[in-house]
Amino acid sequence: MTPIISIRDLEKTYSGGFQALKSVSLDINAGEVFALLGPNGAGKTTLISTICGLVQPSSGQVFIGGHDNQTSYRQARRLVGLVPQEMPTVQFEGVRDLVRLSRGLFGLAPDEKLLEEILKDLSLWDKRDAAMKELSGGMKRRVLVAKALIHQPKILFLDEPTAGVDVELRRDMWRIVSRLRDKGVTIILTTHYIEEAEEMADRVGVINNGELILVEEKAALMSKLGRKELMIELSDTLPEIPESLKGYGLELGAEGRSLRYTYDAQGERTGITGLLNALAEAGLRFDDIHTKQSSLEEIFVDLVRAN
Ligand SMILES: Nc1ncnc2c1ncn2[C@@H]1O[C@H](COP(=O)(O)OP(=O)(O)OP(=O)(O)O)[C@@H](O)[C@H]1O
Repeated sequence: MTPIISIRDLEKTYSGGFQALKSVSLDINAGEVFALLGPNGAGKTTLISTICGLVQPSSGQVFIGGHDNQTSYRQARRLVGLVPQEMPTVQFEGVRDLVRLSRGLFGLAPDEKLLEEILKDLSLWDKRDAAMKELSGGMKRRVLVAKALIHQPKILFLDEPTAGVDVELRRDMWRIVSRLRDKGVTIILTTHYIEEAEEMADRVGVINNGELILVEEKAALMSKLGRKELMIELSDTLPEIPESLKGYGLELGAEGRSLRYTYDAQGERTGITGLLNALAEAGLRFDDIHTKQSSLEEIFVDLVRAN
């Protein structure tokens, strides 16, 4: 399948000399939901702003639907809707007028039926004549989504769509994204929230210090998430792992007082029963056992720390 977005060796050094993107290459497939995860300042906004053509790269290329976003900016931009992080600063304009205007910016004829459909879809219809200053933060965010969708883009970028919103709006946003995905819109979102990536994404990319350090199917990440640890606190010091237990991949803890067994929590067999029998046969006694699940959060933190 030809990717709908193709990013090649993208680099960005800001005028002050700070390098915010380091040789980022990535393909996005049509119809997928791609979540870009990364800590503050990792380069998420820079990356999506560069893809959308709002920030000029220092080097590298971006193709959107086959159009180079620098040499064929208008054709490339036409395919893209962007929901920015910042809230709109306009105060007095009405919701419907603002959204209508966004379509006009692409040189497209007004489409009142579509406008109504989008406002209804986003639960903004009742507020269609309200001025922006009358809206709650959550409602303003919906207006941003409406503005990004009114020229019927094939690709939607959402920059931190749920930062600072309440749980209810977060769930609503997730529903909105899922409906758009059903309509075949490709979605790229940036987020701090691992939970959000878990909920929505088909694939996850992790960016840190301007480098894309991992791109993986969510399912594969989830199976990593499924790794669990069983900690066995031994009653007596164990100088080394006995021969009969070598097949279990155990790690001996500090001072030989604990054993760590890692297993796949989503696998059919955990091997725990066999291990406990083998421990008994080897004459090992233990004071306590407990399990610990490595979360995607931990995987993410480890990844970021290691890079
Ligand atoms: N216009 C600019 N001039 C100079 N440096 C910039 C500019 N914009 C961003 N940066 C720097 O580039 C780095 C990446 O910023 P960016 O906004 O892309 O990160 P982010 O991952 O989106 O972070 P956040 O989650 O906090 O929004 C940061 O260190 C930031 O200070």
